[in-house]
Amino acid sequence: MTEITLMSDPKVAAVPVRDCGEPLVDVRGTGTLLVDERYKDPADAYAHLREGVLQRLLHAQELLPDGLRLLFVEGYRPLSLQRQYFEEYAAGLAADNPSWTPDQVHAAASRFVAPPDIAAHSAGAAVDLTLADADGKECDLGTALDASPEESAGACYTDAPGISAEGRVNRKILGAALSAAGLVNYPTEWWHWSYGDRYWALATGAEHALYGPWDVRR
Ligand SMILES: C[C@@H](N)C(=O)N[C@H](C)C(=O)O
Ligand SMILES: [Zn+2]
Repeated sequence: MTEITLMSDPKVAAVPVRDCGEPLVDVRGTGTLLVDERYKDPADAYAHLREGVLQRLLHAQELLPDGLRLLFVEGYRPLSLQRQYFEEYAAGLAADNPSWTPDQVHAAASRFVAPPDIAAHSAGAAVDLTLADADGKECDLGTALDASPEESAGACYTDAPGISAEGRVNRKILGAALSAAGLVNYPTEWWHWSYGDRYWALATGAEHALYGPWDVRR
């Protein structure tokens, strides 16, 4: 198994960002993506992505076998919410593991929530998504989307052993389409994919990220 680079790795934060200024767009405007409302917020921030990320998602959907569609769950996440998620999860880990140093807590937290300074969701560059069948029913991907490493006993890791055969096949199908469309997976979360952010740049060898933190009031 290849070693996983966590988002807390200083190599990620060291990637320069040259934001191309592309706007956030509402993914519901295309009419072709299934959009789940479990993370709906008053401003509908969750349904937004940078234009180039959305175009790649639509391309990935075309690459899926007949009868399968992407089920979009969460895109843009304001920085304040990212910070809240990170701090809450890190506080829980620290409480459950009193012998850990702050650095250990930070690294462990980054398996499941990105440190706010490098967060791809807050750049409109990341998407949490899964597969649905022709009736729009969510497919088995081996764990619930957003099951933490603790809740899933590690089965949320994309290459985790011991998940259902159907979940394994569906993870492969999802991964093949999204990778072919140019997105990169975070290997600790089968549902998290990004394009143009720092993690993507490090994984693909790009000289810089295309998208940095984005303020919706721009
Ligand atoms: C919290 C989870 N849904 C998620 O999005 N995790 C990634 C790593 C993130 O926060 O960017
Ligand atoms: Zn995500």
